[in-house]
Parts: sequence; structure tokens; C-alpha cells
Amino acid sequence: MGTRLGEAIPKAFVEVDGATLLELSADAARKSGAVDQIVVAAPAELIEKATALVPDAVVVAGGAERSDSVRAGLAAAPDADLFLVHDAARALTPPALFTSVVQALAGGARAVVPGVPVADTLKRVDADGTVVDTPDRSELRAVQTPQGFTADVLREAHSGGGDATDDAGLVEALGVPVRVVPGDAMAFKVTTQFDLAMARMIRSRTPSNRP
Ligand SMILES: Nc1ccn([C@@H]2O[C@H](COP(=O)(O)OP(=O)(O)OP(=O)(O)O)[C@@H](O)[C@H]2O)c(=O)n1
Ligand SMILES: C[C@](O)(CO)[C@H](O)COP(=O)(O)O
Repeated sequence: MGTRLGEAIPKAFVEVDGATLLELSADAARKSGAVDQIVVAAPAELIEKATALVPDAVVVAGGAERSDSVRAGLAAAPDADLFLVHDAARALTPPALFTSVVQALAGGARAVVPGVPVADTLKRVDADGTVVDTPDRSELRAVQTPQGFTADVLREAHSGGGDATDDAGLVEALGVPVRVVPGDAMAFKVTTQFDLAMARMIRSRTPSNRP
């Protein structure tokens, strides 16, 4: 719904320089050449609009939480061997990142996430706002999407109906190793107005990136 963004419409339908986040994300997947079929999980009342924006996609009704939307997408592609789960909000993701995740899957990994080193020092904080400890940031990665999985792994991870902030979290709970490949700063998630302003500025300066 884009609550943190605070626009009047759901986030995927917000425009950046004439194209919606949804169109930009679908276009990056398409341009990668690594994706055979796009499935879009959209708010139920916006299925028609999503279909008009991404006519080559299968469009399904998403769910209340991210994982519910992923499960709806899984159900719509029963014959897929591999799945890439991508946030519409990461609209400037370079097509090459899709390719690199698929290449890691082709190389034998069953679960792959793009990750970037964290630049800030991170603190674990308790409910009162007091620092508990400082994790060693050299061991930490900020992970992005597309996250790639073999179909059997992603289906099993979602079979219990659980919720997690990313799909890899559900896969980790199965004990399946998750490979990290280098992420890309351009795959940032449009979450706040600052991110949206950044996306608009970047896109207005990179015309070759237009669909
Ligand atoms: N019920 C949901 C919630 C999120 N998403 C996907 O998860 C991505 C990242 O989620 P987030 O940035 O949290 O989007 P919102 O839930 O819209 O943001 P907010 O929490 O601010 O409302 C979205 O782009 C969308 O692709 C989804 O498919 N279904
Ligand atoms: C999947 C994700 O983009 C990986 O960083 C992230 O966890 C999504 O979180 P959100 O709260 O749904 O934006």
C-alpha cells in the first residue's frame, strides 16, 4: 500500500518520470532476457490497471502481507522451474542483476539473494531504546531483490503459510543454504519520499534507462 511513502495510490502505481514503478520493474525483468514469464501480484481492485500496464504478465490478486502476495504468484506459475521474487518498489534495478541471480541458480545454488555491504554501523536496540550491542558489520549485508529460488525450495518455504520480511528468511528456516551475490546500489527500494525523489532524479538523468 505504500504507507511509508504516503502517496494517495498504492506504491507500484506511483510514477517516476512518466512510468510507474510496476512498469519499470517489469521492464527490467524483461530486458534481462533471463525471465520467461512475469507474474504480477497487485491489489485486487487494481488488477485491470496492472494488466494494462504490464500486458504480457499474468496478473493475480496479491495478499495482505508480502508473503501472501508471493504465494499468490507461486500458484499462478505451476510449471516454473525457477522463481525470481522481485519488489515492484526496486524499480531502478539493473537488468544485469536478474541475470546474475539466474546464473547463480544455473550454477547449482537453490536460493540466491543480491546483497550489499552496510555503510552505517548498526546497533541492536531494546524496547526502551537502549543499545544492546553492535554487530560486526563486516559480516552483514543489506539484501535486495530479485531473490531467486528453485521452485521446489520456494514452494516448500511457503508451504507452512508463514510470513517473513523476505523469501530467503523462509528458506533459511528450512536449512537450505542461501547464496549471496553482489547487489547493486541502483536496486534500492523506494520506501519513503526521499527514495522517490532519488529515483525521479536518477531517472530524469538517465534517458537510456527508459522503457
Ligand atoms: N502485501 C504486499 C506487500 C508488499 N508487496 C511487495 O513487496 C514490495 C516491498 O514492500 P514494501 O516496500 O513494504 O511495500 P509496502 O508494503 O507497499 O510499503 P509500506 O509498508 O510502507 O506500506 C512491494 O513493492 C511489493 O512488490 C506485496 O507484493 N504484497
Ligand atoms: C524483500 C526485501 O526487499 C529485502 O530487503 C525487504 O525485506 C522488503 O521489506 P518491506 O518491509 O516489505 O519493504
